[in-house]
Amino acid sequence: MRIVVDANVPAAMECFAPLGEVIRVPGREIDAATVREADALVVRSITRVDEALVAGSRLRFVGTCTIGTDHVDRDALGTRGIGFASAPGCNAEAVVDYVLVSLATLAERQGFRLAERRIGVVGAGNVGGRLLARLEALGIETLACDPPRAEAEGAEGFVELDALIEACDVICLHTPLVREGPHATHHLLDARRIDELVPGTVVLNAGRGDCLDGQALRDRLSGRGDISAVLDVWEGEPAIDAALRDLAELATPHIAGYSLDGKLRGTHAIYRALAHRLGLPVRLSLEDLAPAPPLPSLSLDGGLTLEEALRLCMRAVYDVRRDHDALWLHSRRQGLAAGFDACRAQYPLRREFSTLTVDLRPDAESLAEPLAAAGFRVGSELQAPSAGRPAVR
Ligand SMILES: NC(=O)C1=CN([C@@H]2O[C@H](COP(=O)(O)OP(=O)(O)OC[C@H]3O[C@@H](n4cnc5c(N)ncnc54)[C@H](O)[C@@H]3O)[C@@H](O)[C@H]2O)C=CC1
Ligand SMILES: O=C(O)C(=O)[C@H](O)COP(=O)(O)O
Repeated sequence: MRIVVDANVPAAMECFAPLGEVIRVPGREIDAATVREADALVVRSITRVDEALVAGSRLRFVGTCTIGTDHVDRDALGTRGIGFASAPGCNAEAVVDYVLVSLATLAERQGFRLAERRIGVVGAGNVGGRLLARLEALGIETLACDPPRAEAEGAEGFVELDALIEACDVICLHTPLVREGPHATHHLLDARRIDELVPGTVVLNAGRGDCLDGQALRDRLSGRGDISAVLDVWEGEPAIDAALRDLAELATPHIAGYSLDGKLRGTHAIYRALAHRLGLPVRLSLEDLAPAPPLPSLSLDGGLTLEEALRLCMRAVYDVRRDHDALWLHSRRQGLAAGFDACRAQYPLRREFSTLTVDLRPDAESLAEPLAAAGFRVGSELQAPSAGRPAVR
């Protein structure tokens, strides 16, 4: 059993070596010659898996350790009887962390309170649904647009896209890329909708670059300049539009889902699927793969405002400004496309908010609910005094 695995898949040897011979190849270099002698292929989103790739091979299984599947031609696999698996929801928590810290950063820079903004979420699936839950738990007003869900479950709780755009201060795109059909998402935010955005609107795209008309957004930002953009995904990755990157308040290289936790969930889901396909036992658990977090806990007293406490805890785990700066730095050193890919290939360790326990001193207990709502574990020093530091009563 020969298994070709994208070099950017963490824990690949631990998971796949017990199942066969593992050959690691950078995702953009996986081609027909690479997979010709392979029985299984494990990719991430940058490898286009289509008829041209699989035609001359003996592949029996393709797995993508990602949520998105728009890079895989499933019909081509089905026709050849090649099994397929993806990893739904694997890095959804990481994307939500990314959105929260990005919006908190923008609020600080632009001097507004997030709690006073209405946030519209387009695509209320694993990512959007979790985002809505965390925002609502934080007391932030939200609207959701998801026509496929509205059709299946009833319209209550959902609004049309144009109504959302008109009513919201922040618009977060979390749709898959779907090119055809009644709910196609290619250029869902098209030139007309971008032109109609209310001045002051923040547009955040962490779905797929093609869900938004990048040229129209660039024109609006460079022309009227009265809206803001937070962009993690781009048309034409990795050769992105440098002018749009420069106009975005936060520009990151498709890393919203890049927590170690999310990547490991993706690897583990495909390991399970392949083992199942081969009739082999699943001996490794997800817990076996994840190391202890480098910052397991921190302690807060009551001296901070809620916004300050949230920002501090978020940035202690993940500071999105690091990734914005890294894109600049790598692009300047290596050029646009190579720099974009280098940021992703050399991505530093990032954990999810849920790996941090925030211990609250008695005078900070009012922070417990909002910190838990944002996704942190909350401990109380009153309930569980730490050794050598007695709780104050
Ligand atoms: N930036 C990043 O690093 C990441 C990006 N993604 C992208 O985010 C997408 C969404 O992820 P999940 O929420 O996990 O997927 P999901 O499949 O759980 O949810 C997608 C939701 O979008 C809805 N939807 C489909 N067409 C729509 C339309 N025309 N208008 C509004 N809603 C529509 C679906 O009904 C569904 O509820 C992925 O397909 C992927 O492309 C996912 C993970 C990381
Ligand atoms: O899961 C998805 O869908 C994503 O967008 C991935 O997080 C993107 O990561 P790569 O597959 O491009 O490494």
